[in-house]
Amino acid sequence: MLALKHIYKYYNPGTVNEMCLFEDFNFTVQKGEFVSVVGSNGSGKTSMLNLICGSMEPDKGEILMNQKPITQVKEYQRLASIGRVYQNPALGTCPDMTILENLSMAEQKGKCFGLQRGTNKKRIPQYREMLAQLGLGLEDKLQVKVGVLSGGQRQALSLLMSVMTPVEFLILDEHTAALDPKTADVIMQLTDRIIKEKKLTAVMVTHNLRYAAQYGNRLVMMHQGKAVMDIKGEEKKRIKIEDILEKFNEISIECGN
Ligand SMILES: Nc1ncnc2c1ncn2[C@@H]1O[C@H](COP(=O)(O)OP(=O)(O)OP(=O)(O)O)[C@@H](O)[C@H]1O
Repeated sequence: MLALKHIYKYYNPGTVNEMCLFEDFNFTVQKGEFVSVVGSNGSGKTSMLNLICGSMEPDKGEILMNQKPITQVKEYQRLASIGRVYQNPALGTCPDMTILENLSMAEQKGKCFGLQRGTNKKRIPQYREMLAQLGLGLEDKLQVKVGVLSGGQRQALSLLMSVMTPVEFLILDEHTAALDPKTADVIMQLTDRIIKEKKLTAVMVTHNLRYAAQYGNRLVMMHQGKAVMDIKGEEKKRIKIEDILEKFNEISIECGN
């Protein structure tokens, strides 16, 4: 379970650009939920993910993980339980290192690095097997530098790396946005498979309404730092792209766009 309780967040406080994004914002994700988050530009989706992961502190309020307060827990400590994949396939992997080195590094997340060898050759057969499951031919490219991979290959690798350690939560920040439609579909199917197989609790920010309708068991729409729509269960199963669009239009009319 992840919870943001009575969150207040101001950007540029005390300046002419001061902006209150969250004012008494509450958001709880129950264990096993796969929440798709949609919303207008600047509605606070990424900021919400940053608060969960600890990349940003709230001005007021509390963040809980499995009922325990983590507001003061540093990002690197929280990431022991959280895997995160970003929009930019270049983030989340190291371009100058090979696939093998990247996988070895991901497996060491949260552990102390010493002067031991960077890669464990004994793990190569398992790495090959994991990569083969992606169906992108990466199992034969273990010695290839990640920087030369395509965006889709790199995003698939990022996804795999984000769940190599036993994480409980997966945070996806528009992770298919930079990919062509076919590759995005492949990554989305892979994401869904990983979430189900590993029984992860997931929050996925997306601008793709088809993915928001098709995947996950809960759908949240954000607008101006608030959740203006929150559906789950049977209602979520029945939701269509047109219904989400209709709500978007309602919001746009309300704020005069
Ligand atoms: N570091 C920052 N400093 C100042 N303002 C910020 C900062 N980060 C975000 N904001 C502002 O907060 C608001 C919410 O931004 P955020 O990136 O969370 O929105 P978003 O819903 O993810 O948007 P998008 O869909 O465009 O990615 C925006 O108005 C943005 O300009």
